[in-house]
Amino acid sequence: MRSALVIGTGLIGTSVALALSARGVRVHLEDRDPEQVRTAAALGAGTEAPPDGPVDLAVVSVPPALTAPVLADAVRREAARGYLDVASVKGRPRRELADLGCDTTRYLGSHPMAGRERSGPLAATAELFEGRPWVLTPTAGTDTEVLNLALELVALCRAVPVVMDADAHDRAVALVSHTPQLLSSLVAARLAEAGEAAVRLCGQGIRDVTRIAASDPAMWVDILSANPGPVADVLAEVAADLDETVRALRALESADEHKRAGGAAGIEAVLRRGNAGRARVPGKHGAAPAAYETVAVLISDRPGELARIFADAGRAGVNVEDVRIEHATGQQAGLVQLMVQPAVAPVLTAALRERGWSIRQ
Ligand SMILES: NC(=O)c1ccc[n+]([C@@H]2O[C@H](COP(=O)([O-])OP(=O)(O)OC[C@H]3O[C@@H](n4cnc5c(N)ncnc54)[C@H](O)[C@@H]3O)[C@@H](O)[C@H]2O)c1
Ligand SMILES: O=C(O)C(=O)C[C@]1(C(=O)O)C=C[C@@H](O)C=C1
Repeated sequence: MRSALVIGTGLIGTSVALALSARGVRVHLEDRDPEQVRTAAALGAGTEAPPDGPVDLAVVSVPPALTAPVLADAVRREAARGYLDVASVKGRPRRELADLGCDTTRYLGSHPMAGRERSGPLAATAELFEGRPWVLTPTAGTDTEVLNLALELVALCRAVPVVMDADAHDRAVALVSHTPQLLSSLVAARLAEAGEAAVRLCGQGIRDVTRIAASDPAMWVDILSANPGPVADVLAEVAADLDETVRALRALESADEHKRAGGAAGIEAVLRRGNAGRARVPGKHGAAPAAYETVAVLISDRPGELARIFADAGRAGVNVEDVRIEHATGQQAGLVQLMVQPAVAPVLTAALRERGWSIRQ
């Protein structure tokens, strides 16, 4: 792929543009908001200049409800050899495109399973898609050249292609993305009116569960409006589990020992099913869940501390597979959890200790 046109230079569009530009593709940027294009261009995502003629691939990265009309417009003005969208739902945009009378042979619906709770080009990174699944939903009518261009795009973004039927995709993301978004919002909503005494105790658990509750409501109303049935089905099952959990907790309050034992068994069953579900969440690169060992290091809140710790890990020849940071409330310090292969954890611990780092067990 030599050239691309990214239409919609927000979080996802600019991240795609940054990844393509970094790998030598000439990227043209377009957005209905000129400020977004200017920002994306200033970040090095591509050029504000329109292309001279059709580019190889147009990537439409606008909110789901606008995806079909924006795609149809791009096809009408013959902006590219192939057209791809990245909307979080796949059934409705395809049907809307067909309703608009658009030739869908040169269109491929796609969805990178990577994102953030922040919108706009300033939240974008070239690495956003690395090792993440990127769903492609070709049909029997999809032009092979367009499928190949899409596979090349996924490879350039260093993501992992996953081919799926559009409606099967929408049922899957109802479970793994759309319901989690609502549940995160529901838990965070309990905090909106909570007393300060409780809120100040927020630790890592609630931070993990509520990160995506900071997402843009307008975008999510749009996503959920295009996938209401499958999400309602999953949420109804969660609601039944919640009812049972409340009953089990009430039983734990009972004076009757037998009822208390039943309540404890009910709660344990929920927690064990949670363990089993969590164990199925794939690790990096879509591979089987990785059992990393964590080396926890105390750092002070000073510029350059993280860079120094990564440099020391690199010097010890250790590959850091994943990283998490826990901030200590009211202190200028934090705990960095470096996830590494179990075999190298002792090597890293010894090397960091030698360089003066404080390791927490
Ligand atoms: N945010 C995520 O985590 C995530 C992950 C995967 C896929 N997606 C999908 O990616 C798409 C973009 O999401 P985002 O998070 O980048 O949103 P965003 O709000 O950061 O960016 C959307 C951009 O589209 C522009 N836009 C709106 N209407 C337009 C139009 N008619 N023509 C041209 N530009 C227009 C906006 O000005 C904005 O810059 C959505 O379809 C979303 O479902 C989002
Ligand atoms: O990690 C996040 O912040 C996301 O919201 C990413 C996430 C997801 O649910 O995994 C959200 C919606 C997108 O359609 C794809 C990815």
